[in-house]
Amino acid sequence: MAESAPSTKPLAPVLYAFETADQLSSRLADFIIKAQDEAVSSKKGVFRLAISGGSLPKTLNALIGRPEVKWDKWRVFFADERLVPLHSEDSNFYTCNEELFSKVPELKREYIHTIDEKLLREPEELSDEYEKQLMTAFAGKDSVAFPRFDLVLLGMGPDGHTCSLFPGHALLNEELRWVAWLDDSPKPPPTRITLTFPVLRHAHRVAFVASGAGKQEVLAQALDHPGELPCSKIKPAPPGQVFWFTDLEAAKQDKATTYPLPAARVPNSERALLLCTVPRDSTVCGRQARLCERAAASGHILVRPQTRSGADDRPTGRVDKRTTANNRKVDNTLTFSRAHQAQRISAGSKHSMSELKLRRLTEHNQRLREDLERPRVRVSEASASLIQYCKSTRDHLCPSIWGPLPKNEDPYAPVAQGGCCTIM
Ligand SMILES: O=C1O[C@H](COP(=O)(O)O)[C@@H](O)[C@H](O)[C@H]1O
Repeated sequence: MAESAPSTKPLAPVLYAFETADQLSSRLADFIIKAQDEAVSSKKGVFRLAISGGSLPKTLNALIGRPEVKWDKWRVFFADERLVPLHSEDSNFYTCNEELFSKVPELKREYIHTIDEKLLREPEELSDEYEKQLMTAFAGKDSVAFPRFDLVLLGMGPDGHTCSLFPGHALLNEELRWVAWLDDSPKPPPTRITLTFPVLRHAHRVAFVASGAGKQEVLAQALDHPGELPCSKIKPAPPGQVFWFTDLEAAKQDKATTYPLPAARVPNSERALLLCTVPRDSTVCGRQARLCERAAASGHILVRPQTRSGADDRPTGRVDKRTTANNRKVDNTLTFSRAHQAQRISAGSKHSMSELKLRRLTEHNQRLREDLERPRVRVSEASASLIQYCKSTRDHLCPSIWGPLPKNEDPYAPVAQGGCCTIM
């Protein structure tokens, strides 16, 4: 029987809820270290991650002093950044620096990819330049379409925004750019850049951190109605997966079905709740079941019914293929921004962004040409030729039509016994 193709259906998100901020932080550190080890031991040899601002950086403090962290292998990007000077308290770099980078001198500044402050007044150029930094870091055959981060660490705003992707914003439909910009962010400061959905969906792992009662309602909405809020639109293709690191306040679920386990079996260090979303009325099966078993072995488990199933996988919003959300034409010829043209003229970097973009388009173009050149026949001709083939080709598996098979042509005839060769 033919082997079935691996499923492309996104895996259900996994949610961990911890009793204390310290537990959350320390388990998150374990999770990051695991992602780091996997990435470093692969042939890339480095760990490429994207970090958010807001409340997230503080939760990374359990990494400080952990001997397993290979800081020299880290390549850090920002999932989003506000267009303010890097020393401004509003800058995501500033927050990450205060909470983490400045406390780990082993993480060299050159591996922390920040925005170009000289371009703060030119958001389009600045986002192009940041995209170029990504392209240089991810240059390689497997990332021509989109970069694949080993880990993306995200926060979730009370309105369900993540990165700088806000509910109802046109950037939610961006399907071509790696990095996009906006100057109408509902949350100040207004001008920002952000990774786009296709990049987030491409990641190996996406981990959200959301804590506090203020996130309770929005977290419930994100889990109950996947695809509605920007944060729950991120559904990486398998084996990529979304993980939620929360505290009990945020994860408190009134409607959740709880399967209590004997409290005695729950070691204090393991007081995590694993909450899986499963379609209402369905039984937990397959991978989810294994996850549940594992969770059950170490603590409590909550299985939370999903109120709507299926509908959330449909794409939301249409994308005009010829225009990006930042309104740049991309129909086969690229309109290079001024910064790009300058780069092309200086022709300094081998992987200049325009060259990489051109390479992406050329490869895509080539694939389209090959498709076009494939010989085509009308459906009616193809059907006639198929009928003719069936009429003229004996099918031994249909003896009622083609008669019995001569023994020597029967593939199912028993093999002659008595050795592997015939002595004549
Ligand atoms: O503006 C932003 O907000 C989100 C969420 O922040 P939080 O403080 O509610 O966790 C953050 O993830 C993003 O990086 C930031 O620019």
